Amino acid sequence: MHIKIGTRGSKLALWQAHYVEAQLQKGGIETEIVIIETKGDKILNRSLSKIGSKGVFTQELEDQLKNGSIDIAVHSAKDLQSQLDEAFEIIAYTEREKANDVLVSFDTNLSLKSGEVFVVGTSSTRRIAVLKHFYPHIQIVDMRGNLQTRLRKLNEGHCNALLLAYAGVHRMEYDDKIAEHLLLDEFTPAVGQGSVAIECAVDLSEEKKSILKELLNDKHTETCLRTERAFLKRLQGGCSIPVFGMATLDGEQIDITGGIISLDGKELIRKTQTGSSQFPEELGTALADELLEAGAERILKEIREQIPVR
Ligand SMILES: NCc1[nH]cc(CCC(=O)O)c1CC(=O)O
Repeated sequence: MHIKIGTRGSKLALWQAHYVEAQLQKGGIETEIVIIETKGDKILNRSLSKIGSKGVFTQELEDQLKNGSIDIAVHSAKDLQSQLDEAFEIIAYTEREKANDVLVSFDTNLSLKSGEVFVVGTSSTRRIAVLKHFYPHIQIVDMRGNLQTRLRKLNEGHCNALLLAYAGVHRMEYDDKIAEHLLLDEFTPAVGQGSVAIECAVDLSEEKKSILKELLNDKHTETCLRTERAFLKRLQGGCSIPVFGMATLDGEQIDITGGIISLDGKELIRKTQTGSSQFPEELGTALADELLEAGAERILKEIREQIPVR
């Protein structure tokens, strides 16, 4: 069997594609990697929340899935919108890396907790709002681009540190620049952070689908991510909305903590629910409903008025 793997061309995306490729090859599958440029890769001079359309990192990959020029598209799970078009499905989630955020700097003595004033580069609305909430003394500069670009800007002195996902930093082998691992209770990760999602067209052959599932899917991660993604879907949070959520699985029990924070960091709602691993979607949806009733509805509305509709 031969599988064509579609991916973006950034170093992190290629790491993910090669990781998937290695697992397929171990299973005796022939592979080919096809690099596809997306709108999110092309438009670098505007913040993501202002590009203002769904799937900035996924649209072009889905076009190629649809016309059959690739069999699967490899994504960072957190970049994949919670509501897929009905022509597509997620066939596998790879085993999740540690999901926390980290502070990255050439000065590894830096700490958010020290009270020292310094400049942090990030463009994530979630990270900006959480910084404002817990660490109001920190100055923030908007910083987009792939990891290498951000590291270069850090090196050039645009900021003193970056706030990034541990998973990406580790995969790019920048571990020696990690100044601090941030607390999951404060910087609860974005839904899906740390896992790689494999998307295919629903009409891909059943033969290919079953092999892909067998070789790539991590059951444990799948249960957690299905919970998180149902949560995100109910809140209709795109990647520019500061919604966060993380599920863990212990035996048959799922715990999910999720919430929302206003863009200025002033209002933070965060809740936890527990449920059975038999019903991940129900649990994620129930947590979202609890949040909506507790004020998330109003916060979301205010955020949507401040950020272009997605
Ligand atoms: N939005 C960009 C993006 N998509 C996935 C990762 C990191 C790796 C991952 O979560 O799988 C990153 C960079 C970051 O947030 O630091």
